[in-house]
Amino acid sequence: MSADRRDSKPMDTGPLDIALVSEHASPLAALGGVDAGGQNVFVAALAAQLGRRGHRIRVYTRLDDAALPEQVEAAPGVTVVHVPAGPAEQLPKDELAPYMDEFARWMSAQWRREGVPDLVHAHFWMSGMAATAAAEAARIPAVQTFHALGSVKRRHQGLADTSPSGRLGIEARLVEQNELVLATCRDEVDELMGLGADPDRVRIVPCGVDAGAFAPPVDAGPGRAAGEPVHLVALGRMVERKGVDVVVRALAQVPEAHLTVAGGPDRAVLGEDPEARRLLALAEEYGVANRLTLTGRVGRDEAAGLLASADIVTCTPWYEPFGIVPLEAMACGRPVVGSAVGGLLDSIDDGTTGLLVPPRDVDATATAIRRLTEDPELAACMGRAGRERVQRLFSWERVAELTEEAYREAQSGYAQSHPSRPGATRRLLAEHREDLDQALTALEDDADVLDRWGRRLSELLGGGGRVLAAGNGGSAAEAQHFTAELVGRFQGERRPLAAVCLSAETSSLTAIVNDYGADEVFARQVQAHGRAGDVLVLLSTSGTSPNVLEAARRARQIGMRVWALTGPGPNPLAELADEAVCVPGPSTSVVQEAHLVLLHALCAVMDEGFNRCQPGPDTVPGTHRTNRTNREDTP
Ligand SMILES: O=C(CO)[C@@H](O)[C@H](O)[C@H](O)[C@H](O)COP(=O)(O)O
Ligand SMILES: [Zn+2]
Repeated sequence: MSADRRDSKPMDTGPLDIALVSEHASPLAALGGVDAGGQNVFVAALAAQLGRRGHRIRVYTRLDDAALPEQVEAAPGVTVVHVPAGPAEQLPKDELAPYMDEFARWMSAQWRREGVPDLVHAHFWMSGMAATAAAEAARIPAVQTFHALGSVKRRHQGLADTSPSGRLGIEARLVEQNELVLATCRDEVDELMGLGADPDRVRIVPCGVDAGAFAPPVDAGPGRAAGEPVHLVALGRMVERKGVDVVVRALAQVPEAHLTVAGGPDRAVLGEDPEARRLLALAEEYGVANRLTLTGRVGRDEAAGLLASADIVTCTPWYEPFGIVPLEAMACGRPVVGSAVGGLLDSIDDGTTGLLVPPRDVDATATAIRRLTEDPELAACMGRAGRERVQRLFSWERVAELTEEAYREAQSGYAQSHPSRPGATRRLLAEHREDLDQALTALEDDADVLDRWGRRLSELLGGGGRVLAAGNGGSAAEAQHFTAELVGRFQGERRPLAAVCLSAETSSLTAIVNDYGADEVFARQVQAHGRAGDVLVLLSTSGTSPNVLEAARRARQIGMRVWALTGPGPNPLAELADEAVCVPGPSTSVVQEAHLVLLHALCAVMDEGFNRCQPGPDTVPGTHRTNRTNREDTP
């Protein structure tokens, strides 16, 4: 969306153009049902809901497979954009931070081509690095959801934390740079305060759950028969911090309970998993091994079925940024015994939808489980209250609604704190500097080609040969600029050289267009002026203009050498030419400007070679005026 449209649009109504950035977690993984983490699911569900609300959503995620198309329509109003930043292969997310500058640059260029969004919303700290950089250049507000904070991870995992060392500092900076930070729960708000967040710029938007996929069993039956074991279910990744060992130990105090632990590696390799082995050994030690089942990885449907079949769902992590399992359990109408940490403090209504216990407290956990097993009525009542709570507070519809409110607030907050938006020129200059810099940097590999061209030109022109140049529009002007440097002079004094710009020959051009057609304008002149061994320099940003292509063919027929300067390759002109330099610029103007830089470089190399071969003052009589004075140079 253009800056002008943004200015004229009321802040509080109308569809928004939103960029969601999720560098490692593609929503396509969640939609495709492939094994996906919480962030994939969150971004997919949020994008889909925002799209349904009429907004235009582009989700930017790293290209981690070269076979993926640049853009995929993922849902109505939702496009997933694959950003080439770093190798096009799956990498551990702890290795992605160095590619975030590249990510930001690519995204900025894409915005310029396809519309600058109204706002960018980053998910996870590394996405925030790219989003804030691109937002600053585009002068749009940025919003951040961390999903997990490095400070919390460091506190609980200590040396086992593999996050890059700069993470904590970057998160603190993001807290300051973003217009709003969206925390998923109150506990995260406290944590953000510790990072220096301004409470006025933090909003709570929780995670959601699909209460259609996670639902109570249709045939709930009469309930547990007397003497039947109480079925406890724990679901989650197989890591120590999930605290499943607490429930295993508690089993010893609840003899009628059986615990099923789902999640972790595939069942076939579960026996090699250190955490699985630890839990089994512990169960032996506590004499509860016959009441413990580990299933290994389960799909989403299987997980939903398992939760729905539980009498009680336990979720007892040491810490948990948000925790989706309690929501899924409540959606299935199950009471939850959970640790009083992180997001569980918000999702579980203690005493109403489940029971909160201190983390890593075996006795308290056993007592809570027993309270529910001994009072099935209470457990059922909590299950019903849990489903009602989830539908009221944690649906994806509500998450999208809260997010949209936050976007509107971020927009007006940003407008207030940036009252005097600098004019379009300043923004364009900043963007342009980046684009041109990138295009020229990419051309470093072509430096040898230019050197070779320069040396050949000095030989050719020194030996009485001739250069012809042509192009259309802006490229015509550059061709003319180039021949002027040769016929006149570039930097130092030397004799005039034979160079003709075919696009500057007005009478010939008009006559040829009139009599032979547009495609002939350069070709016929090539035939007239070109000799075998001469050079034809053709400029075209698209590399497809028919008159330029025809000139290249004609020149080759008469034994001329054809050099092309084009925009991004491959293109037909680059194919036809003897040699070509293709500028990978994002726009015509950047390509044209880079061409001029290249032509000046060519003149510089040419002059250098020319002066070496033909030292001393020129023998052709003539005078020239310096730029500043009328002093006459004697030849
Ligand atoms: O300068 C510009 C745009 O920046 C235009 O005049 C542009 O050169 C014209 O559209 C040309 O006709 C484009 O032709 P080409 O570069 O694709 O061969
Ligand atoms: Zn131009």
